[in-house]
Amino acid sequence: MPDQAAYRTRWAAWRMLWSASRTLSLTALALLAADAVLPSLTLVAMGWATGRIPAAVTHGVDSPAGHALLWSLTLAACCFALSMLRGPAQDVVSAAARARLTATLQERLVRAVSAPAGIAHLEDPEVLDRLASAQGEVVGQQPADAPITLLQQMGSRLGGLVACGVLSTYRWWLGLALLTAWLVVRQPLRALVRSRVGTYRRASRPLRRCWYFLGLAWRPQWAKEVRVFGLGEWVVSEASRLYTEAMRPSWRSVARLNLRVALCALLVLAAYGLGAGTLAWDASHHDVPLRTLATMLPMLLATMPVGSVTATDFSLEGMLSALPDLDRLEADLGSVEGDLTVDQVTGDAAGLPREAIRLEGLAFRYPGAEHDVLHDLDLELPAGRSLALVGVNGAGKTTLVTLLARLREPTGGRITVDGTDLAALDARSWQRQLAVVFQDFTRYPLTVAENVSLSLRGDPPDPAALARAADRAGAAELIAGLPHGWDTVLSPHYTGGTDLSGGQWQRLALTRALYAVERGARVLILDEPTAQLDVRAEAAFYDRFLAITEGTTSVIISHRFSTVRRADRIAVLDGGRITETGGHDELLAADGQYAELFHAQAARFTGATARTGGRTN
Ligand SMILES: Nc1ncnc2c1ncn2[C@@H]1O[C@H](COP(=O)(O)OP(=O)(O)OP(=O)(O)O)[C@@H](O)[C@H]1O
Repeated sequence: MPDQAAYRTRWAAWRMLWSASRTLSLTALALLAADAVLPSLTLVAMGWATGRIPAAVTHGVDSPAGHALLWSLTLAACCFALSMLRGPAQDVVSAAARARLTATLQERLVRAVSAPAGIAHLEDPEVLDRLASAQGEVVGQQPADAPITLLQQMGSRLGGLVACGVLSTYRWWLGLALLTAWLVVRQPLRALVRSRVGTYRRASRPLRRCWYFLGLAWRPQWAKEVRVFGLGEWVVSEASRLYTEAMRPSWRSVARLNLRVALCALLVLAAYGLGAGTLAWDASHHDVPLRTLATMLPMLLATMPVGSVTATDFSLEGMLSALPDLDRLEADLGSVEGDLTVDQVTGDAAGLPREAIRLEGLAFRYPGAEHDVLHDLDLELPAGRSLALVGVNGAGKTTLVTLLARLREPTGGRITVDGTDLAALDARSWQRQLAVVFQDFTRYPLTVAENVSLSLRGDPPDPAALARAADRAGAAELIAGLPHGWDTVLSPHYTGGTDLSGGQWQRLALTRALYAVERGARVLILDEPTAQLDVRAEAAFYDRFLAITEGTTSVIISHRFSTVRRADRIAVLDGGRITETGGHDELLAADGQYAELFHAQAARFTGATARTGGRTN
């Protein structure tokens, strides 16, 4: 069975190359044929040439013997030259195949992981293991190289087989004996190769953690703390501990297998001893032509690729091991057909909501968690109005955003949009109606204009809409002050690039969301939009709140009461459900949790003002 699976994977690798390029496939087959024939042909020509030397020396180069020697040498030289050319040709074919197949495989991978509209699968360790393997990270081999390496390996196996055939023209049983010896030891040798790759595959989780630890040392976002807290030694020892833990089973099984492989080596050695001994015996007891000796002796060595195991076998097995994982990802997750971007105006959620989004008895529990984060949660978000959501850390506010954005599915209750169950709408079409600033929004290493307009990739950026969005988000001045304005690259990792401060990035993330609103998004969700803003910028946000949320159904999450108090309605999330709703004054008058949190924050600022003698920044 494992062999059948292995053959299927090999066949799939070949089909992958064939569908990527017929020309490349045929060229690779021609190289395979050259690998199969050239080594033996070269040896035969060399043998002939060697055999003709004595006669040519005796009768001169102009004699028929001399001419025969020259012809043999010419043939040998041609074969040799072709063998020399084969290397560069192989390099060209390998590079071209790698370029094409890497693109194909990466696209398949992106289409598979993008198939679910949510993100839950990206937090599933099983999926992450497969993802690492499908990218070739687990064994450190590029799956895109699999087809060409496979053909190369087949070529060299065939070359060994042809050499066995040539040996059999001398003694019919000699080539057969060597081939049989290799067939006998094939099983344990293949087991050795598979065991090694299988161990890597099984160890993918500790290996992933090991790479994470190593990354701590050089990824800028983590390296800061590693240096400041002096974690270098700890990073190295954790990485090395995890690697040893991951690989120890492989070392044990390889040690066991090596014993069997050593026994196999004895059998192979005996077969080659028999071959060499036969030639030596014949040479000393019979009249064996020099030509035959000169051909058959090196031919013995040329038979070895028919069954020997080299580093290429380990590499190939590693490359091939990625392909079933990619197939499995596609089978489990699906694959996005056609354009990955859903049109904002043609999906079934286009233009929604017109009346209201309602959360009815909503519940959610993270996979493997013991308690619900949200349960029995009821809330109405009227279309075109703003709602602020407040609650202590861990209350479930961000989780609620992911449910609204269909990045996760509720485990109980439902969300309706204008009365339609959100689950019945096309998730991607719904997502295109949203403009979200996540707490951990993305900082793209692109220009300012691309950072803002990429939310609607595919459409050419609209300069007027960009300017309006920047204005509403309070980022116009910031952008104008950058070295190349909208064309400034926001990454110090690229020549001429620069970086922004946390608060400046936050204004840009808000501009991105407002640009999406300019281009038709109907729901604006801001998760902690002012967390990194200074007092003045936060006050400006407060002043612009109505302009920012105008005409959209908005949800604003914030711990800063100056940010939330302007919302049409405020909801308090506590213990997994909404416990209070109302306007700012109404909730203060109700003297519940909102009032308590508000007064606690106000007291802090009042105290600070008192301590600084009334000075404010
Ligand atoms: N991916 C996850 N897997 C498992 N549990 C999670 C995950 N994300 C969050 N949680 C848990 O869910 C709970 C709610 O988290 P959430 O981030 O929604 O809170 P929050 O109200 O947004 O908090 P904060 O104000 O600190 O941002 C927390 O107890 C957290 O530990």
